[in-house]
Amino acid sequence: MDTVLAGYGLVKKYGSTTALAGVDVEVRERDSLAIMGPSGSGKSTLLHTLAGIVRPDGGEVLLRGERIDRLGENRLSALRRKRFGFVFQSGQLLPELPAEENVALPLMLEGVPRKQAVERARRWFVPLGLDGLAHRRPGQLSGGQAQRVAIARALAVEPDVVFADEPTGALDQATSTEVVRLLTSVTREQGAALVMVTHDADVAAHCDRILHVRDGRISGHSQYTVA
Ligand SMILES: Nc1ncnc2c1ncn2[C@@H]1O[C@H](COP(=O)(O)OP(=O)(O)OP(=O)(O)O)[C@@H](O)[C@H]1O
Repeated sequence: MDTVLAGYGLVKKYGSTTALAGVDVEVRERDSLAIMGPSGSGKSTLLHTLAGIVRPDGGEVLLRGERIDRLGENRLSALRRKRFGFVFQSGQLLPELPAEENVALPLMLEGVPRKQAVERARRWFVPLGLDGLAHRRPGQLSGGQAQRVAIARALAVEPDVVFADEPTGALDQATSTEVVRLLTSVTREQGAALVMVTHDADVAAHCDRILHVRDGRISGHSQYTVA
Protein backbone atom coordinates (compact mmCIF):
# COMPACT_ATOMS: atom_id res chain seq x y z
CA MET A 1 0.00 0.00 0.00
CA ASP A 2 1.15 3.53 -0.73
CA THR A 3 2.61 5.75 1.95
CA VAL A 4 0.33 8.75 2.43
CA LEU A 5 2.21 10.60 5.11
CA ALA A 6 5.79 10.29 6.32
CA GLY A 7 8.12 12.03 8.71
CA TYR A 8 11.85 11.36 8.57
CA GLY A 9 14.46 12.42 11.11
CA LEU A 10 12.01 14.75 12.87
CA VAL A 11 13.60 17.00 15.47
CA LYS A 12 11.78 19.67 17.49
CA LYS A 13 13.27 21.73 20.31
CA TYR A 14 11.62 24.18 22.65
CA GLY A 15 14.49 26.12 24.23
CA SER A 16 16.56 23.53 26.05
CA THR A 17 13.77 20.88 25.83
CA THR A 18 14.06 18.38 23.01
CA ALA A 19 10.47 17.33 22.27
CA LEU A 20 11.41 15.21 19.23
CA ALA A 21 14.91 13.77 18.96
CA GLY A 22 14.87 12.17 15.49
CA VAL A 23 11.63 10.34 14.73
CA ASP A 24 10.84 8.36 11.57
CA VAL A 25 7.25 7.42 10.86
CA GLU A 26 5.32 6.26 7.81
CA VAL A 27 1.55 6.06 7.49
CA ARG A 28 0.03 4.09 4.65
CA GLU A 29 -3.34 4.46 2.97
CA ARG A 30 -6.20 3.44 5.27
CA ASP A 31 -3.66 2.75 8.00
CA SER A 32 -4.57 3.66 11.56
CA LEU A 33 -1.68 4.53 13.82
CA ALA A 34 -1.90 5.16 17.55
CA ILE A 35 0.85 7.15 19.28
CA MET A 36 1.32 6.26 22.95
CA GLY A 37 3.86 7.20 25.61
CA PRO A 38 4.28 8.87 28.99
CA SER A 39 3.27 12.48 29.62
CA GLY A 40 5.78 14.88 28.05
CA SER A 41 7.28 12.20 25.78
CA GLY A 42 6.51 14.15 22.60
CA LYS A 43 3.26 12.56 21.37
CA SER A 44 1.36 15.79 20.66
CA THR A 45 4.46 17.43 19.20
CA LEU A 46 4.81 14.48 16.81
CA LEU A 47 1.13 14.65 15.78
CA HIS A 48 1.30 18.44 15.33
CA THR A 49 4.52 18.17 13.32
CA LEU A 50 3.04 15.54 10.97
CA ALA A 51 -0.09 17.71 10.62
CA GLY A 52 1.85 20.84 9.62
CA ILE A 53 0.86 22.74 12.77
CA VAL A 54 4.35 22.68 14.31
CA ARG A 55 7.39 23.17 12.07
CA PRO A 56 10.24 20.78 12.79
CA ASP A 57 13.77 22.10 13.43
CA GLY A 58 15.17 19.13 11.57
CA GLY A 59 13.94 16.40 9.25
CA GLU A 60 11.10 16.45 6.76
CA VAL A 61 7.37 15.77 6.47
CA LEU A 62 6.01 14.38 3.20
CA LEU A 63 2.39 14.11 2.09
CA ARG A 64 2.11 11.69 -0.84
CA GLY A 65 5.81 12.21 -1.48
CA GLU A 66 5.68 16.01 -1.43
CA ARG A 67 7.51 17.92 1.21
CA ILE A 68 5.11 20.05 3.25
CA ASP A 69 7.22 21.30 6.16
CA ARG A 70 8.73 24.10 4.09
CA LEU A 71 5.53 25.45 2.56
CA GLY A 72 4.64 29.06 3.31
CA GLU A 73 2.01 29.63 6.01
CA ASN A 74 -0.85 30.34 3.55
CA ARG A 75 -0.24 27.24 1.45
CA LEU A 76 0.25 25.13 4.53
CA SER A 77 -3.01 26.25 6.15
CA ALA A 78 -4.89 25.69 2.86
CA LEU A 79 -3.39 22.20 2.68
CA ARG A 80 -4.41 21.48 6.29
CA ARG A 81 -8.02 22.52 5.54
CA LYS A 82 -8.28 20.41 2.37
CA ARG A 83 -6.19 17.34 3.02
CA PHE A 84 -6.35 16.86 6.79
CA GLY A 85 -9.18 16.44 9.30
CA PHE A 86 -8.79 17.08 13.03
CA VAL A 87 -10.52 15.67 16.08
CA PHE A 88 -9.59 16.97 19.54
CA GLN A 89 -10.51 15.94 23.06
CA SER A 90 -13.56 18.22 23.30
CA GLY A 91 -14.84 21.74 22.81
CA GLN A 92 -14.20 21.89 19.08
CA LEU A 93 -17.78 22.45 17.91
CA LEU A 94 -19.25 25.94 17.61
CA PRO A 95 -22.00 26.08 20.26
CA GLU A 96 -24.32 28.40 18.36
CA LEU A 97 -24.50 26.24 15.22
CA PRO A 98 -26.62 23.09 14.74
CA ALA A 99 -24.64 19.85 14.31
CA GLU A 100 -25.12 19.74 10.53
CA GLU A 101 -23.71 23.25 10.12
CA ASN A 102 -20.74 22.40 12.31
CA VAL A 103 -20.03 19.49 9.94
CA ALA A 104 -20.63 21.69 6.88
CA LEU A 105 -18.29 24.44 8.05
CA PRO A 106 -15.01 23.08 6.59
CA LEU A 107 -16.77 22.65 3.24
CA MET A 108 -18.08 26.22 3.32
CA LEU A 109 -14.55 27.41 4.12
CA GLU A 110 -13.51 25.66 0.90
CA GLY A 111 -16.13 27.64 -1.03
CA VAL A 112 -18.92 25.04 -1.24
CA PRO A 113 -22.27 26.93 -1.15
CA ARG A 114 -24.10 26.60 2.18
CA LYS A 115 -27.03 24.47 0.93
CA GLN A 116 -24.77 21.97 -0.84
CA ALA A 117 -22.36 21.90 2.10
CA VAL A 118 -25.19 21.09 4.53
CA GLU A 119 -26.51 18.37 2.19
CA ARG A 120 -23.06 16.79 1.99
CA ALA A 121 -22.65 17.15 5.75
CA ARG A 122 -25.92 15.28 6.41
CA ARG A 123 -24.59 12.17 4.64
CA TRP A 124 -22.27 11.51 7.58
CA PHE A 125 -24.99 11.40 10.21
CA VAL A 126 -26.28 7.85 9.59
CA PRO A 127 -22.84 6.14 9.28
CA LEU A 128 -21.84 7.79 12.55
CA GLY A 129 -25.02 6.74 14.36
CA LEU A 130 -26.30 10.33 14.56
CA ASP A 131 -29.57 9.90 12.72
CA GLY A 132 -32.09 12.52 13.82
CA LEU A 133 -29.53 14.73 15.58
CA ALA A 134 -28.57 17.03 12.68
CA HIS A 135 -30.52 20.01 14.03
CA ARG A 136 -29.32 19.78 17.62
CA ARG A 137 -26.82 22.29 18.94
CA PRO A 138 -23.66 20.93 20.62
CA GLY A 139 -25.07 21.75 24.08
CA GLN A 140 -27.96 19.38 23.38
CA LEU A 141 -25.68 16.43 22.56
CA SER A 142 -24.00 13.91 24.88
CA GLY A 143 -20.19 13.85 24.99
CA GLY A 144 -20.08 10.79 22.73
CA GLN A 145 -22.54 12.28 20.25
CA ALA A 146 -20.55 15.53 20.14
CA GLN A 147 -17.36 13.57 19.40
CA ARG A 148 -19.15 11.73 16.58
CA VAL A 149 -20.21 15.10 15.13
CA ALA A 150 -16.55 16.18 15.40
CA ILE A 151 -15.53 13.02 13.51
CA ALA A 152 -18.10 13.82 10.79
CA ARG A 153 -16.66 17.33 10.57
CA ALA A 154 -13.11 15.98 10.24
CA LEU A 155 -14.22 13.65 7.44
CA ALA A 156 -16.45 16.12 5.58
CA VAL A 157 -13.68 17.41 3.30
CA GLU A 158 -12.74 13.78 2.47
CA PRO A 159 -9.20 14.26 3.79
CA ASP A 160 -6.13 12.10 3.17
CA VAL A 161 -5.39 11.91 6.89
CA VAL A 162 -7.44 12.38 10.06
CA PHE A 163 -5.45 13.49 13.12
CA ALA A 164 -7.03 12.81 16.51
CA ASP A 165 -5.48 14.09 19.75
CA GLU A 166 -6.95 12.23 22.76
CA PRO A 167 -10.34 11.97 21.01
CA THR A 168 -11.81 9.88 23.84
CA GLY A 169 -10.05 11.70 26.69
CA ALA A 170 -13.28 13.23 28.03
CA LEU A 171 -15.46 10.12 27.65
CA ASP A 172 -16.31 7.15 29.89
CA GLN A 173 -15.03 3.69 28.94
CA ALA A 174 -18.15 2.42 27.13
CA THR A 175 -18.56 5.65 25.15
CA SER A 176 -14.82 5.69 24.33
CA THR A 177 -15.07 2.23 22.80
CA GLU A 178 -18.08 3.22 20.70
CA VAL A 179 -16.40 6.45 19.50
CA VAL A 180 -13.04 4.86 18.63
CA ARG A 181 -14.76 2.00 16.80
CA LEU A 182 -16.62 4.49 14.62
CA LEU A 183 -13.57 6.73 14.22
CA THR A 184 -11.38 3.86 12.96
CA SER A 185 -14.03 2.16 10.80
CA VAL A 186 -15.58 5.23 9.13
CA THR A 187 -12.14 6.78 8.50
CA ARG A 188 -10.98 3.57 6.84
CA GLU A 189 -14.18 3.25 4.75
CA GLN A 190 -13.71 6.81 3.58
CA GLY A 191 -10.18 5.86 2.44
CA ALA A 192 -8.33 8.14 4.85
CA ALA A 193 -5.46 7.27 7.18
CA LEU A 194 -5.74 7.94 10.91
CA VAL A 195 -3.05 9.20 13.30
CA MET A 196 -4.24 9.25 16.91
CA VAL A 197 -2.61 10.19 20.20
CA THR A 198 -4.07 8.36 23.18
CA HIS A 199 -3.18 7.44 26.75
CA ASP A 200 -5.67 4.58 26.68
CA ALA A 201 -4.33 1.16 25.64
CA ASP A 202 -7.87 -0.12 24.98
CA VAL A 203 -8.46 2.78 22.57
CA ALA A 204 -5.05 2.29 20.89
CA ALA A 205 -5.86 -1.40 20.38
CA HIS A 206 -8.49 -0.41 17.79
CA CYS A 207 -5.69 0.89 15.53
CA ASP A 208 -3.67 -1.24 13.10
CA ARG A 209 -0.37 -0.17 14.66
CA ILE A 210 0.88 1.44 17.83
CA LEU A 211 3.98 3.64 17.98
CA HIS A 212 5.47 4.00 21.45
CA VAL A 213 7.28 7.28 22.11
CA ARG A 214 9.65 8.02 24.99
CA ASP A 215 11.85 11.10 25.45
CA GLY A 216 11.16 12.25 21.91
CA ARG A 217 12.17 8.95 20.32
CA ILE A 218 10.36 5.87 19.08
CA SER A 219 10.79 3.27 21.80
CA GLY A 220 8.81 0.49 20.13
CA HIS A 221 6.13 -0.62 17.71
CA SER A 222 3.26 -3.01 18.15
CA GLN A 223 0.86 -4.38 15.64
CA TYR A 224 -2.73 -5.35 16.27
CA THR A 225 -5.28 -7.05 14.16
CA VAL A 226 -8.26 -4.77 14.05
CA ALA A 227 -10.59 -5.23 17.03
N1 LIG B 1 4.92 25.16 23.01
C1 LIG B 1 5.82 24.62 23.84
N2 LIG B 1 6.73 25.37 24.46
C2 LIG B 1 7.66 24.82 25.27
N3 LIG B 1 7.76 23.51 25.54
C3 LIG B 1 6.88 22.70 24.94
C4 LIG B 1 5.87 23.21 24.07
N4 LIG B 1 5.13 22.15 23.62
C5 LIG B 1 5.65 21.05 24.19
N5 LIG B 1 6.70 21.37 24.98
C6 LIG B 1 7.54 20.42 25.74
O1 LIG B 1 7.94 19.39 24.85
C7 LIG B 1 7.88 18.12 25.48
C8 LIG B 1 6.93 17.21 24.72
O2 LIG B 1 5.60 17.74 24.85
P1 LIG B 1 4.32 17.05 24.21
O3 LIG B 1 3.16 17.93 24.49
O4 LIG B 1 4.60 16.71 22.81
O5 LIG B 1 4.23 15.72 25.07
P2 LIG B 1 3.03 14.66 25.20
O6 LIG B 1 3.66 13.32 25.16
O7 LIG B 1 1.98 14.97 24.20
O8 LIG B 1 2.51 14.99 26.67
P3 LIG B 1 1.06 14.82 27.35
O9 LIG B 1 0.75 13.35 27.31
O10 LIG B 1 1.27 15.31 28.73
O11 LIG B 1 0.10 15.65 26.56
C9 LIG B 1 7.46 18.39 26.92
O12 LIG B 1 8.63 18.45 27.72
C10 LIG B 1 6.76 19.72 26.84
O13 LIG B 1 6.86 20.42 28.07
